[in-house]
Amino acid sequence: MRLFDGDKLVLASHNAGKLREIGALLAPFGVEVISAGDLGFDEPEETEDTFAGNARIKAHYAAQKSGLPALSDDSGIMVDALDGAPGVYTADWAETANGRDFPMAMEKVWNLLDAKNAPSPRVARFCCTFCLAWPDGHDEVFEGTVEGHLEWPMRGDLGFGFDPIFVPNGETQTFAEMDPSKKHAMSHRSDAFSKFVKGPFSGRA
Ligand SMILES: O=c1nc[nH]c2c1ncn2[C@H]1C[C@H](O)[C@@H](COP(=O)(O)OP(=O)(O)OP(=O)(O)O)O1
Ligand SMILES: [Mg+2]
Repeated sequence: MRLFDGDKLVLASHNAGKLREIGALLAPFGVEVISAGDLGFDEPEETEDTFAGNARIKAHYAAQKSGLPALSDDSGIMVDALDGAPGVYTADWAETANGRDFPMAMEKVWNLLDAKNAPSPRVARFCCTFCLAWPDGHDEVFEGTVEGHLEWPMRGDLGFGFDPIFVPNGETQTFAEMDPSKKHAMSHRSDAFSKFVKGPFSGRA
């Protein structure tokens, strides 16, 4: 059974780090991948307050515009001592008048934890929700997480976003210090991807 007409999939993301990681996860499946940016699509507004809600907005927008199945990723970091913030608003916390500034956002998180005298380890998890939407309007959602804690100062220049302060359970390196293949073996994105593979891609590995 062919799951996708022409085996073409639109990646409904404008984040270069995500596109790199999802591209690597999809590489073994022989699917032709085109990004929403390559197709000249703008970014729909992410107006929902859940990862799944925003993932649906992004995937349906790209599926409708392209006439192809589209896969989106909505993700973020949830910090226990901040009641789950920044969570679905992780990218918003990095916005400035001159674009995104993640070092500033990480410092803001760390300063809030200090202000609360939050004990160590400062437990946090990355969450990732994929939505696969088809042009006929139906969709499937897959969720992944990785548990860990935050460390200061920032370490490493690989990865993207909040990677320089996140250390997954059982590891000593931050995600930004790890070889990308090591991050792929344990990340929230690979957790969501493994569920995605068991769904629409099952039998194709
Ligand atoms: O593996 C990760 N390592 C570090 N940081 C991460 C990761 N995964 C998500 N994050 C942070 C940064 C990202 O900017 C935000 C998600 O915001 P989110 O709206 O889902 O993505 P986005 O606006 O960057 O790209 P787009 O919406 O076009 O897919 O959470
Ligand atoms: Mg976004």
